[in-house]
Amino acid sequence: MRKLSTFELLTLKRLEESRNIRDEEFSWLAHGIFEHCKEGNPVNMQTSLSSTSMNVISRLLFKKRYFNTMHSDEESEEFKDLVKKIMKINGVFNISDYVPFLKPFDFQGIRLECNQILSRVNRFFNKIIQEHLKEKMKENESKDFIDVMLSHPGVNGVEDRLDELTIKGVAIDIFVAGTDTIATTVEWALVELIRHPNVLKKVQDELDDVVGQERVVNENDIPQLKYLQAVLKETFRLHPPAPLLMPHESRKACEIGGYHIPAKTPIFVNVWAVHRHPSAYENPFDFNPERFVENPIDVKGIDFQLLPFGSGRRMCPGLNYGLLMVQIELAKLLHSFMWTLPKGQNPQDIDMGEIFGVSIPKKIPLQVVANVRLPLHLYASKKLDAFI
Ligand code: HEM
Repeated sequence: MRKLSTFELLTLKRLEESRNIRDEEFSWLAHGIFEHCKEGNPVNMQTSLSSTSMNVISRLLFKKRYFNTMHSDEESEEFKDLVKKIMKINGVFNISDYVPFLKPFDFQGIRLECNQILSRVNRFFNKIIQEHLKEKMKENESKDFIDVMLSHPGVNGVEDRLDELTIKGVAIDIFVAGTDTIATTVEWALVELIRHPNVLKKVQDELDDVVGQERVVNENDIPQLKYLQAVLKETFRLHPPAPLLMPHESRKACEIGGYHIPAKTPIFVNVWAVHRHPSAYENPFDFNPERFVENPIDVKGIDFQLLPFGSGRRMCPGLNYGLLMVQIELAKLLHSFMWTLPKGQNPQDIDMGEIFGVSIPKKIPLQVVANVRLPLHLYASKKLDAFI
């Protein structure tokens, strides 16, 4: 499964091919916020960002978008609920993992809930796979990830094609791993920027220098947006979307810091704590992107003091997707809008509480008012004829 994600699906070629999806969805996000905030109403950024991430990933996977950026229908709510439930159950502390003789009893009802979720996931993906098998792809139409997996010859050729269980597993893995991570990071970045107006101004000044105000920002601008990149590194440091990474296991016995770790021990790497450790960072609790300016520390798994994507063999295979998505989405939001809190609220009063699980989203969703900072025609929505 891992090889399939890394070498067939989340490749640089497919990243480039899917640029129009990101372009359209992020334009829709800006358009939706523009429409919503016209009258001065605050927008719930958690809902908007999460819907947008889900649309991007579901279009990559099976060319469908379920979420209208500002509104949702019943089917999309069901799907979103499924993803949320999977995220939640992934993060639950399961006592039977540590006291194996309790396994048969399912005291916490985790197995029961997993089975219920699984049958809903099965129902959903059976339909998608059947639709893909029925519909012949049009010439010149780009392949989605389900197409790629269905046409994959398997390890030993035609007789060994990928089975449906593997396809469903990879699809749900990518969905879960690629949606909340993006939405959570961008929401936390916005929160920190609203709490630090001097940083917000600096990053918007950079956008105006690089992009100007006569066009919208695009992916080619990203390499020049050095301060924006520093802001995101600082956001990843304080709010890593996967604070304990995924569960790992020691392959053989080893010794770390004087502790003996037997083979096959479950390992959780607490990057949240590493990122806030005073031996790694000065004033580690302060949000200070300047620490990453002219600093070679990167998020690519080489610098152990900053590991939001993990490191080594099991590190995030969607790193290039993830990084580009948070960069362009945040750039678009900051370039397009001035951000203020609803009347009567003070940036320093924003609740910084987190929900702790596989990811750590903000406990109370960010509500903000967005005011335009570009010419009005730049907020027009890109056409999504295929989906309307
Ligand atoms: C801000 C964005 C993201 C962050 C911070 C992030 C972080 C991570 C982390 C920490 C892991 C576990 C690594 C480990 O345990 O060592 C992981 C796994 C994974 N990520 Fe990401 N990720 C992001 C976006 C994405 C995206 C956009 C995709 C796909 C489009 C993706 C696909 C995956 C997959 C499939 C795995 C599981 C790999 C496995 O089963 O071994 N991620 N990610």
